[in-house]
Amino acid sequence: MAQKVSVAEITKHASPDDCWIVINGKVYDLATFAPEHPGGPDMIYKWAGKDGSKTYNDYHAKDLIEKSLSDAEKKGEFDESTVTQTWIDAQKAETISEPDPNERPPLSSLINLDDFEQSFAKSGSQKSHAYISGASNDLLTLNANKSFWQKLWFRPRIMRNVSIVNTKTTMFGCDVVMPVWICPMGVAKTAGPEGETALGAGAAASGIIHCMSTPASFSIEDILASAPKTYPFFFQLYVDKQRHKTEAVLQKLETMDQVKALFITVDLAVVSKREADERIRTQEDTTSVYMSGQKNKIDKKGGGLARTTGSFIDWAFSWEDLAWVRKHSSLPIVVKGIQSAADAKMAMEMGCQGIVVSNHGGRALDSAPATILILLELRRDCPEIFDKMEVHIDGGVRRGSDILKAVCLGARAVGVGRPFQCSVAYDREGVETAAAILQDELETAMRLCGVTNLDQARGDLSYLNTSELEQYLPKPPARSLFAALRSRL
Ligand code: HEM
Ligand SMILES: Cc1cc2nc3c(=O)[nH]c(=O)nc-3n(C[C@H](O)[C@H](O)[C@H](O)COP(=O)(O)O)c2cc1C
Repeated sequence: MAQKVSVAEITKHASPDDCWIVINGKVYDLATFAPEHPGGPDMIYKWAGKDGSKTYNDYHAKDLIEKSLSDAEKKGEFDESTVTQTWIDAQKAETISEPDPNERPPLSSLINLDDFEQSFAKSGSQKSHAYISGASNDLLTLNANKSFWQKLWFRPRIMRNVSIVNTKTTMFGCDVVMPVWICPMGVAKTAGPEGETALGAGAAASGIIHCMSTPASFSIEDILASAPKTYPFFFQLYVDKQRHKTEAVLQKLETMDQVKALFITVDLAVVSKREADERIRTQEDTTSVYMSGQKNKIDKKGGGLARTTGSFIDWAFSWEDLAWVRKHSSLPIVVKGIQSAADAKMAMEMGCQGIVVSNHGGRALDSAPATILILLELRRDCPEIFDKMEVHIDGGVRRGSDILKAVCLGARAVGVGRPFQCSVAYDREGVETAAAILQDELETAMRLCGVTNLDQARGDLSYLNTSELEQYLPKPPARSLFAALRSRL
């Protein structure tokens, strides 16, 4: 890449069909790649014929572009000596608000997981905050996830010598210090420059596991390298409409000993409407033009990133396709996004090694049930599945006591999402602090409940009072109104 490329040359290639961009002092031809960009083509077209380094670096690891493009797409080095005032004026920064680090409270002042989200609301960019905190439509499921944990009450036992409590357990054969994994969340660089490497390093230092996401901001190799060489990770898979791409990912994972389980996300066949995300985009620079004079392609629905970024997900993916996944992967298969007893049983019958009861943190179907309700439904309608495979849960888990409640209902472990993503604003130290808070809260809840180790409490409903939640459960299949009506016909 020794050849120098001038400003005059670059500005000639400023349209979607002929799209050269400067990234970190190098010039790339992104015309072929842009339509396949997981962040949507508009993110790229916006910088056609310009310097897109700032936006690129906000979301991606420096070497990602070099690794992703062919030699033919690498056009040369940017010739700084040809810079003109017109070029400088054209490099207008994005209009989204910037984080204000002065607004960020010191890490030592954060004492629970909500504090991490609130800190990010103050100090993260508006756009990143909308993306991370956002959920579907009216946020019904988002809010229910959290508030329904609060409708499940303990029945503590006393005088049981709780001087020593043990929170250790295993997940898919991996030893962990507590039953917690960090949820897969796309583009963690939106929260802080270390992105998923902070999550990986923080998880390893805390003795828990990070499940990395398909649309991560760093490469799989970089994320694995953030932890000691033998430290375990999980991998979350979105199946691509172009199946050969997924096959290539699965093949790569086969060579990576650190990856111990494959979480296939199935609750997002289409990306839902995330209104905060859509609104931020429409408020943004909607009139920005390419050098060629074309308008930006924000459509009438708004400009939601989540919607464009998820367009590669294969909505035809179905139960039969698990056999295809099995053919290409020897990892334990975990179906993430189970929302009913019927589908939990299906996963068990298909021979899956695990499930995650999840509604994508309220980011998929709005009005989908709170996850704790689904876990209770599984306990009531298909208790046998807990012996046949690992049952995990995520969505609104914010307290150590929530973890204990999940375990008492039979869960192997819980996933925690947004608070960990927000903790990345404090780099890996933030992730470790969030994990330490959970660990401390879990130990306290166990002691006060009279539980000294998790195996003793797992699946033991005697520690819980579920009556407040039971009114929200669907009626068992045989007793439902429709079943009764049908039986009369
Ligand atoms: C050629 C190498 C590139 C690769 C492999 C790549 C990959 C990705 C991936 C995997 C995502 C995450 C999608 C998701 O949220 O689900 C993403 C998002 C994004 N990318 Fe890229 N990208 C590349 C180049 C670029 C360039 C050149 C720019 C801009 C100049 C850019 C800007 C963005 C933005 C703004 C997002 C959206 C982040 C969000 O969801 O908030 N990318 N990209
Ligand atoms: C910013 C963000 C990005 C996410 N990206 C993904 C993803 O790429 N893959 C996935 O399976 N789930 C994704 N999720 C869902 C999480 O894995 C998890 O199910 C959810 O966040 C749990 O709820 P909680 O945030 O209330 O803890 C994402 C969630 C958030 C908040």
